[in-house]
Amino acid sequence: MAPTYDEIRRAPKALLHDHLDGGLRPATVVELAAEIGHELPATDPAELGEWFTAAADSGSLERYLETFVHTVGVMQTASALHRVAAECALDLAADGVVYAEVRFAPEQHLTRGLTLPEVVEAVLAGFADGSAQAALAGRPIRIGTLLTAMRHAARSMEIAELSVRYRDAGVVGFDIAGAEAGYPPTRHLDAFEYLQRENFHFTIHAGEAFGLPSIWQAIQWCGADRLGHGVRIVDDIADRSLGRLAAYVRDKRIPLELCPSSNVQTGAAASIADHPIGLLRDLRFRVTVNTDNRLMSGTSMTREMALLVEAFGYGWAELQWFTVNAMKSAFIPFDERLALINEVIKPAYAKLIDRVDISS
Ligand SMILES: O=c1[nH]cnc2c1ncn2[C@H]1C[C@H](O)[C@@H](CO)O1
Ligand SMILES: [Zn+2]
Repeated sequence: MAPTYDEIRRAPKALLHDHLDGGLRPATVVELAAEIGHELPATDPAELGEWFTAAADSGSLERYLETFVHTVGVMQTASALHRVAAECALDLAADGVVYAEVRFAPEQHLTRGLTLPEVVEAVLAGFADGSAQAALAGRPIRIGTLLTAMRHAARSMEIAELSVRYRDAGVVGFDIAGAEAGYPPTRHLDAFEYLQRENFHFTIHAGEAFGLPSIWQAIQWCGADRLGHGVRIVDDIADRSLGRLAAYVRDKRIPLELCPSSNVQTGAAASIADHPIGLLRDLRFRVTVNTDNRLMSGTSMTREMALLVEAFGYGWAELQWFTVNAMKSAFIPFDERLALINEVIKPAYAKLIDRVDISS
């Protein structure tokens, strides 16, 4: 008996790669845009949602990223950032996510006069509010914030320092994102070296729209703890035989933040069934499943897992493995990760696995 959509929604899930500005509710985009006079391609929420998924279905990361002008554009005040963050916490919790790391780029939210600290504080307060409301509704969720620097820009050191400044207030890591080709991770080496000296954590978007050199730099030059996507590591695997870089990534248990639907939209994979996640799981890489941008992909953690169940025939054991992998790879302290694994995730999946065994 394959896990059903509704069962997957109720099972606890952990999410490491989700963009705050890629997960707004369409109705919220419409309302916030009306408040500030931002022009949208559609003003009916359902139509706007469809516009986002269709426009993001472009086969190129660069064109996919163009759609963010309409989300970032309406996230320029403290109240808008607070609302979007609170709704993000509520939506993830309603989807059964018990732990999430949500990222955004503070430097993109300054056009109406906010300062970088004001941006971060508004988002942290929104996550706190949304999480508190979710807990009251019986859906507890823990959210860690990642601050992203845009790889084409030149503010990574400033954003790295901002991340460290807010490390005890909810910021658990750092990232770089944006167009990959032409903007190698080593452009930001000073920021990564600073973060290492500060004993801080970071992931790097690498191996999504560009291949092995990007992954190699992210790990061997910059010292990334995890790979955002990293899906092109398959370019170093032939007939299940691993090249030096792929072997290093697997041996060191470097987590891959795989985002199946997003990869199909940007052309990194031809379809879900063709997505390298099947091979990478078989070869026991530290694979995690993620949403990337729920609005642009019209997706959720439940939907990503359901798509994998459908395409690869996965059952509860595999879904638990992805979830525990994500929790093991999270940037919060070890004891807190262990508590979520042992007290929340494993007991819930044990019941689901038992039930399937009895009925089959
Ligand atoms: O999948 C992605 N690859 C590279 N950059 C991305 C991806 N998804 C979102 N972004 C960019 C666009 C957002 O404005 C920014 C910060 O969340 O990160
Ligand atoms: Zn991403």
